[in-house]
Amino acid sequence: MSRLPQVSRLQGEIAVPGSKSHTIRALLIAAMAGGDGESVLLSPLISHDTLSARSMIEQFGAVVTEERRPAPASPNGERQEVEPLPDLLWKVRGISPDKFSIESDQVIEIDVGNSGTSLYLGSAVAALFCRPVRFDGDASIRKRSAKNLLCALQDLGVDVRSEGRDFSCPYTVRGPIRGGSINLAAPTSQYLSALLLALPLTAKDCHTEVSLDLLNEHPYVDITLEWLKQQGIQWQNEDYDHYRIPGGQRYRPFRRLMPADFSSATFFFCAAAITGSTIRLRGLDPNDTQGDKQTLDFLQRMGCKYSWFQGPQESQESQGPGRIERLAQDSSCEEAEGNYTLEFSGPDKLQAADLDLGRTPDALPAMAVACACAAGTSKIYNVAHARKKETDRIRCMAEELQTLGFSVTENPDGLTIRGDTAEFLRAPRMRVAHGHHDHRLIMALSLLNLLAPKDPVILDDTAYAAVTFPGFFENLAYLSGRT
Ligand SMILES: O=C(O)C1=C[C@@H](OP(=O)(O)O)[C@@H](O)[C@H](O)C1
Ligand SMILES: C=C(OP(=O)(O)O)C(=O)O
Repeated sequence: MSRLPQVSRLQGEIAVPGSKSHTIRALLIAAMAGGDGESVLLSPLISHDTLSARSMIEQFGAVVTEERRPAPASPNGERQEVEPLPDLLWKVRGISPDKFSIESDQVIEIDVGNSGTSLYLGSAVAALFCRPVRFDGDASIRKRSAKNLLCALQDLGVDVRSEGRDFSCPYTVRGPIRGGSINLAAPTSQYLSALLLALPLTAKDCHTEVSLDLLNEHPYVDITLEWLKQQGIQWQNEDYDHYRIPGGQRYRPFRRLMPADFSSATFFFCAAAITGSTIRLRGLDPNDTQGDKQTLDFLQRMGCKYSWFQGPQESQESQGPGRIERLAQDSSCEEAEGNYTLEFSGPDKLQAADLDLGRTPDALPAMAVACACAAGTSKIYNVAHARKKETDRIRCMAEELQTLGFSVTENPDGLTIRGDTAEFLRAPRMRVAHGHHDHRLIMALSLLNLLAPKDPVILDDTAYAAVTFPGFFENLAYLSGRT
């Protein structure tokens, strides 16, 4: 257990790490783009989840090397050193195409750790191999069923053996995946993203029709479709619920900057919102497909303000620790289009709101904390799928906030939260909260320490923040003026 940073006002500028969703898709596409040069991922997210995805594609046969990106040029033309965390790039030499068709009984073993995205997206890619690929992960992954995805793969000719309960890990898939016509119930959009990524590589004469029964999180599908478009992959869709994907296509090596992660940035938006502070965040791209940029609109409805600037807004000295210097600061380079800074301000008094989180399930923990600190009663709704993540995030957030003195009701599809910090602030007892080994719960609950400088929440499992955001606590401490 560790004590977390505590303050009441934030200020300064930090860089937000790369997007998890983009980095994992980039790794898989780069792996499938074998035989034709190498791909370059600039500023990938380097966290437990993306390292799991990286080691998965290495097990598949891709070769990944890491390099430090050159520091941006200073105004007088000298290269500047970037400390303490250098910005990195990953070079990926993909799997040579003939490797997919080698028949073998030798099992490829994959450990996805805590990463659902690696598991689901990777399972469909694994089904392109004519040899068994066995997936396993940590205790949380073992509780997350892959049933509808695995049944869809079976319908497309893949041999599936599950050792877990209800098609959860460990399980083994053995391709090759063929074309066909399937109905997919997609309680998670990741099942659809998985098929969309793998099906273009089925044999030339294959053609797959996918009809959807259920889909909540369109933005994640948009991220996948945008990658396919950039790759020149052909598909047809009618709205979000029917897709036709011809086989016999190929991915090509690419070079691309990974935009920063709006889901990670949401913790800092909420931190500024509950403390009435103004902060600046670099690396986010307002034109990116990530759905979690909608959290800006949620918080605007609650009284926050934000504006976008192009280019860095602060001098080198006042930038945060754990920063990731993006080459975009060098306006001569090709990645300069990602060069935005967001200024975000919380109001004196945050107001309650009713929020439909259907498209942004990952934002639930942070938004629940913001609602708990807002005047009035808020409702977070249409997000029952948040129960099927690393934890049942609706139940866990309700329980933890209640224990800390907030008035929260758990609903089947969300939470009703009476925004009142009085009990929390009055509590004379030592505040203890549990992170349930869930990175987003941990980062969200830690924000409450910004309100209780003298009596901080003691939170366990804080190391889990590194699942998607290594350096989270250092950045929070920096903005709090504690480093
Ligand atoms: O495709 C993706 O990159 C993701 C999809 C979402 O999952 P669901 O579709 O299950 O909501 C999200 O929770 C996850 O963190 C990342
Ligand atoms: C649900 C999440 O991730 P995943 O599904 O990749 O485990 C998350 O990052 O909040």
